[in-house]
Formats: sequence, C-alpha cells, structure tokens
Amino acid sequence: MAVFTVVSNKEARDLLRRLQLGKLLALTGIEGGIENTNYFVSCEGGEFVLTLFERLTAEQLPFYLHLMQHLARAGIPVPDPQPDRRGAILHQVAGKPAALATRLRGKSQLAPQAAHCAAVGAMLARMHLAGRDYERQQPNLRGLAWWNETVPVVLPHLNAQQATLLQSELAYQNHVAAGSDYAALPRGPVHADLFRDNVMFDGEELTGLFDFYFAGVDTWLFDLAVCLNDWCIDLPTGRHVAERADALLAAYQGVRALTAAERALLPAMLRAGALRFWISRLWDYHLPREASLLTPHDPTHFERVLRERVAHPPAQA
Ligand SMILES: Nc1ncnc2c1ncn2[C@@H]1O[C@H](COP(=O)(O)OP(=O)(O)O)[C@@H](O)[C@H]1O
Ligand SMILES: N[C@@H](CCOP(=O)(O)O)C(=O)O
Repeated sequence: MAVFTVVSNKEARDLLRRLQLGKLLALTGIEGGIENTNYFVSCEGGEFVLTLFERLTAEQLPFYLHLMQHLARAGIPVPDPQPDRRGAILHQVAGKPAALATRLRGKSQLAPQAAHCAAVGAMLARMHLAGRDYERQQPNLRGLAWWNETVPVVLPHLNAQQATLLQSELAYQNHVAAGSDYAALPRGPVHADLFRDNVMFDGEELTGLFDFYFAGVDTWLFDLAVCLNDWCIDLPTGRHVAERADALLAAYQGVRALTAAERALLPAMLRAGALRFWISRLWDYHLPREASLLTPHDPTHFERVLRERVAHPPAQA
C-alpha cells in the first residue's frame, strides 16, 4: 500500500468542512499506486478520493487538476476535483498539496479482451479531442528531456547488454524527435500513463479514466502507443496481441483518424512508450523513495517489451 503520508480523521474533517461536503463517514488508505498517497473518503456529500501529492509541486499541479475538471465538464468520465468556496481545487492536507476528486464506479480490467481495448481506444480519442481547447500548457515531465537526464543515473545499475540497448534506443528516439514527421504529429494534453490499472470498467462498459498525474502536452501518438503497449500485449512475454491492438486502433480511428505522419511513426512511438517506462521503472527500482509499504514495478518487463518492439515492428496502422 502506498500511504507515504498518514492523514488523520481530524485533517479529513477539516478538509470536508472547507469544501462543504458534510460529515466524514469513513477514511480508508488505498492499496496500490506508486506516486501519491490516496485515501477513499466517504462523507455526507458523496464518495471521493483524497490524493496527497508526494512528488509533484504546487506549481505543477494546477495543470493536472484543471485538466481533469475540463475533461469532466466535457463529458469524459474522469475524477472531478472538488472546489472550496472560492473555487480553488488545490488544497493543503497534512502539510502536502492535495485534491479531493469524485470516486469513479467500476473496477480495473486487468485481463482485457478486444472489446475492452476498443472501449479504451474510443475513449482515448474522445479525450484527445476534448483536450483541444484546454488552455494551460505543461510538457510531459516524463518526456524526452527526462529520459536524457535519467538514463545516465540508471546506467550504472545495468549489465553491458542492457546498457547498450538503453543507450542505443535513447539515441534513436532523439533522432526521431528531431525529424520532420515528428514535428508534424498532432499534439495536445495527453494522459501518458493509461495502463490497465488506470481505467475503470463495469463489464464491457468503460466507466472512468484516472491518475492524470503524468499527463502533459505531448503527441497524441505517444499516448496511443503507451496504451497499445499495455492493453494489447501478452504480459509474460511482452508480445504484441494483434486482435486487441487492431480493436483499439480501429476504435480510436473511429473517433479520430490517424494522420500520415502518425501512421509512419507508430512503430517508433511504440518503442518510445516502452523506453519511457523502462527508464522510470529502473529509476524507481534502483533509486527508491521511502514509503510505508511500496512494491516497485518490475523494470525487466519493459526491457522485454522494448526488445519485442525493436525486433517486430507492427504492420502500419
Ligand atoms: N477517482 C478514483 N475513483 C476510484 N478509485 C480510485 C480513484 N483514484 C484512485 N483510485 C484507486 O486508488 C488506486 C491508486 O490510485 P493511483 O492514482 O493509481 O495512485 P498513484 O498516483 O499513487 O499511482 C487505484 O488503483 C484505484 O483503485
Ligand atoms: N504505469 C506505470 C507506473 C505508474 O504507476 P501508477 O500506479 O500511477 O499507474 C508503470 O507501470 O510503470
């Protein structure tokens, strides 16, 4: 369970008073998650999730919280941050920046079928389109600049083969990002971490997207690649599963057709998506933070996915 900061009942009651949400009924620490402290809050005003931000700063947070509010208002099923009397949605709890957002119904679908992948593809495209008139700007803080900074930090922890792969892939991604096809990719606010554990389903109905705290302005194609790399692979081997990938891509394109530059760069972005999470998992694994109970994700998974993506680029979308 990732409760980095303990929240007392009194602190939760104080927040609910400021937000005029009535009496606290229950406050329960949430297991899972690796970035923030999360609690379910049940109160007279409804069911919410309290998040205390452990790494993100009060300067970075308005981008995420206002994006969630913007998407919720546009009809995308995302947690809606609750305002205080003055309309502020970023609060302070236990000395940390915090938000209280609506609790989504449903549960994660960790063994998705083609129908789930199609629902994710269609919702991802709807989310991209709904973000077009979002005015705040913040880059993907786990984008290329962060990869370039972090690779030298994790390299000493790798064997020679892994180090070669990591360095050569980073060089390849720097090269891709400098090209004209890349410059032509449509961009906007992206989720950038829409894994199986960040989507809620009720049967085959997608009931919500959450965990926007890696979001940023980046290419829509990168977001799509991150989804394909999680929803449409066989987890033990990292291999592409064509039936699920075809369903996700077709549903995405049913809402927004990919441009020629996007079709050309999809194989490169699938590699970029694998590289991004290989680096962050290496970083979390070898340079861990203190948490009361924390299970780091396995970095070798994304090393396998990357090797698969390099060896077997998919046929073009
Ligand atoms: N708005 C929400 N509605 C319902 N459950 C949520 C919501 N936000 C978080 N959760 C639950 O909390 C867990 C951890 O949240 P997550 O955002 O993944 O944490 P972290 O930011 O630390 O990675 C999720 O797996 C989910 O079960
Ligand atoms: N999805 C990332 C890690 C981010 O964790 P989350 O619990 O916030 O989604 C990974 O799998 O490495």
